[in-house]
Amino acid sequence: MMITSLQRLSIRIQLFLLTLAITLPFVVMLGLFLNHELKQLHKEAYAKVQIIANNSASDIASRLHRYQQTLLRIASRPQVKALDPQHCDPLLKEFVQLSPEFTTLSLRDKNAQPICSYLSQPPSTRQLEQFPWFTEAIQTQHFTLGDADVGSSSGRWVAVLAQPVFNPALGGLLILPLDLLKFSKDVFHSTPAQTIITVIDQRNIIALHSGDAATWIGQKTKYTTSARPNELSIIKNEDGISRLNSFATVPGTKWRVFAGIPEAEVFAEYTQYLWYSLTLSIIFLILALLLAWRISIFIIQPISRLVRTARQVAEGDTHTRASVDGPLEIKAVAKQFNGMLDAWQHSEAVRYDSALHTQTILDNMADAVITINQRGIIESFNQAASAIFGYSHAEITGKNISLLMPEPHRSHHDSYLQNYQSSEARIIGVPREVEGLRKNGQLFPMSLSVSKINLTGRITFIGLIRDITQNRENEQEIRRLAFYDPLTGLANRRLLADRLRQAMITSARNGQHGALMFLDLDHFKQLNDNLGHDLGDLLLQQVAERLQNCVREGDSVARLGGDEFVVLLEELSTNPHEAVTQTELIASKILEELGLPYALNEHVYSSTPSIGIVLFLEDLESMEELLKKADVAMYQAKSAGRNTARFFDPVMQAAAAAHDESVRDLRRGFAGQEFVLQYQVQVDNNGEITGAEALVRWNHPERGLVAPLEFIPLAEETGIILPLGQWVLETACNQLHQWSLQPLTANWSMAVNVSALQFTQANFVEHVSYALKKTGVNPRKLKLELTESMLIDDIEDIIDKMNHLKKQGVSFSLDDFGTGYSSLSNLKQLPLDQLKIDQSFVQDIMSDPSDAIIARAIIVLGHSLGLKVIAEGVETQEQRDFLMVIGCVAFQGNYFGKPLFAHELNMQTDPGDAAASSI
Ligand SMILES: Nc1nc2c(ncn2[C@@H]2O[C@@H]3COP(=O)(O)O[C@H]4[C@@H](O)[C@H](n5cnc6c(=O)[nH]c(N)nc65)O[C@@H]4COP(=O)(O)O[C@H]3[C@H]2O)c(=O)[nH]1
Repeated sequence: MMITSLQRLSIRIQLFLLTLAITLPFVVMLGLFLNHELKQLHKEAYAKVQIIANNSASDIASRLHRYQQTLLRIASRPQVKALDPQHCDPLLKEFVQLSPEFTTLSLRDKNAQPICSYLSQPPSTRQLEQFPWFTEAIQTQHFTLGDADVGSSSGRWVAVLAQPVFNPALGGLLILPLDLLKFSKDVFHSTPAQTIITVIDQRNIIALHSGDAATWIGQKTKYTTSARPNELSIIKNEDGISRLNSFATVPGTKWRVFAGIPEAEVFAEYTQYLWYSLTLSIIFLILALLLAWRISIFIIQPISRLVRTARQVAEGDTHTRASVDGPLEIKAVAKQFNGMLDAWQHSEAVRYDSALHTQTILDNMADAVITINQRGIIESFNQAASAIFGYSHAEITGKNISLLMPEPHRSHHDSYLQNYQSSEARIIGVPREVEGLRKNGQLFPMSLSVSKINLTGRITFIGLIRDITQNRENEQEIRRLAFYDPLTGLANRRLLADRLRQAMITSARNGQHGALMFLDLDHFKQLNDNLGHDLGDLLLQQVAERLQNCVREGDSVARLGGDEFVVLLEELSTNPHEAVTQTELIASKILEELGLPYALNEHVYSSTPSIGIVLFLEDLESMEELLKKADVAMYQAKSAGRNTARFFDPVMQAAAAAHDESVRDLRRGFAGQEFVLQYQVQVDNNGEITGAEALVRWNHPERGLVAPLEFIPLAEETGIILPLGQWVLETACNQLHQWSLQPLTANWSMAVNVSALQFTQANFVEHVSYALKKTGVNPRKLKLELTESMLIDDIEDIIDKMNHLKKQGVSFSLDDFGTGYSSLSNLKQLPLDQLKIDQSFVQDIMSDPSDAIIARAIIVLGHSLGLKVIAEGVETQEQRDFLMVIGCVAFQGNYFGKPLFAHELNMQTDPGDAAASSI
């Protein structure tokens, strides 16, 4: 309790109290010691004054006794005893003269009548018998001392000494008035000045006085009334000075002697000591308090500075620091305080950075971040929120969040907030899609995620809002792209699959047939190539429109890509024949509609479709199977001359399956590096080998060496010809390089077949250059064989590519010449080097005159165009000879050598060097 109270006091007061607590016991001890000393002093003083009183009393008594003895002697004188006035003793006079302290000496009878008086003064006329001393002396017949009184004859203060005269008959008294003034001087002549001895009679009248006796004798004293012998007291004497008094009774009398020594004198040393002590104590106390005060300053000043610094910090001056001074502990506190400030400032800086970081993130976020309090009042609103809702931070802060909500949410918002607070588990942190209201009144979809935080007991809701308008639009666009063909707006494959699935379910439920029509446009590729893709697209859009006009509302039209369309007919008859009829009707309508001319910008274009149809009932097949069947049927329609419709035929289906299997096998074979090259020599008219033609074979694991005509068309159809052709080119060049290193084959050239697809590749020239560079062969030794069929395409592009390669030294041969339809004008434009007479003309050249004529014509044509001519497929000497006769000087055929692998060919040409040069 006391400690608690102390704790409330300031350090200064506590220090003062501590100082007092330390000094007070010393002061108390000093006081006790002084008190003890005082008592001792008192005792000693009282003893001393008592001695003075006793001595004075004894002295007076002895003097009185002497006077009594004298009076006795006088009384015993016969003249006195006789009490005869006539014969008065002369001794009386003598005695009085010798003793100036007596005013007179008289003798009186028992009736107080004067008998003798040898007076220096006339005898008193007063009635002495009225004085007690008289009566007492008469009655007791003893020496009696009277009280102080003014002598009637002397007028001076006297005390009567009465000595009975031993005359039994007459009685009588010898009366001797003692001059008290003189007696006082005698008795007290050696009394110290400041010591007062007062002798009082039984009436408390001062009889003797050691001081100013003339003044005091006869005065009544106040202090004597209750005084008893040996009783000590401090009395203020008549002179006003306090004295220590004691008294003693004068033996044999009723007089009392009061002795007094000045208190000041007695206690002078003590008082001085007391004053010293007090002064020292006070000085000590003051010094101690000053020290405490100084210490308190030492302590309080740095604390005050510390408090001041803390206040400055609290007011925002975070850079101020406490001065590190004062006592060690406070220094340590100041140091710690500064350290704490540094740490706090650092953490503030970190927090500021973090807040800035967060704010920057918030400001740069694409999402709106809005914080509200428990009442729904907006407390913060980031830039994205302003951008989304259209309100500035200043105009929305402090407003209710319901402002950003459309009705009815706005009215219900308070209950929403309740929900956030009560059933938060369901709502907090779960993103929801709701509608927002912009400042301009526009509604928009938004994703809202609310979190709740408890900031020092204050609940804040943070809303993370994303404007998902674009998302919605994107979703719609994605849905459109996902399910619709962007060019025609028709359903795409995905949506078709969905609708077909539905149609199959319906068919399974009601037993009605459905039909899937697969159609493509005849010669669409040509339109695209000749008139451009834009017109091609225009055609597709018009076809889509016409197709939609041909079907009922419940039917679907889809585009799978390119010029491939699918029509899905639903709810046909349950009877298969009727269903076929119904389908045929619609197919006819489609053929008719699509066969009408199209206006493609300024072009009028005619197109026809080929339609493959498959009927379905229930959901027994997948869409892919149905589509495949319809596809097969469509090829049937194409095979049947196009512009017609065909229902699915299972035989064709099998062919299609085989085709698919071949494609798979081809892909696998290429991936498995199953292709190899054989080389067939080309000779001149002397039979000298001038080079060879590279011929690809498929070294099939099951089928053995497969001839190119069995897989090249498939490779072209599937595009595998592109990597395969490049492989052939590089492998052949590599072999050419090998030959260039051998003297016998060093001049050989290499003919490589190039398919149309390869040649139309945009970067065909680069591919050839790459193969040349990679193998390092002389380009002049490379001869690329083109087929006539490829010359119908973009002739400009072909010429351009040929020229590029020719510049490098590469030569060109036109393969199978005579079987195609190459126009002469085309032929003249092409930078060809050689024409190759197709082996079909060579084969029957000896038996069929027309072949011979054609062969001759080709040779003449070639020569007229400045081209070399080579005949292929030469099997016999006759054929070679005939060809030579008609002007052919280059040959290729089994007659000169069948196609061989490189090592076989090397063995033939130079058996000794075969091993070294084989690849
Ligand atoms: N009956 C008979 N035939 C002979 C005679 N001399 C040569 N042949 C055959 O005639 C074809 C000549 O090749 P091609 O006209 O370019 O005709 C080639 C060529 O158009 C194509 N081809 C071959 N290799 C490739 C290639 O690497 N790329 C491309 N794109 N096509 C190639 O495949 C076609 C067929 O090639 P092959 O089956 O190897 O058939 C070769 C060859 O074996 C003979 O005396 N009698």
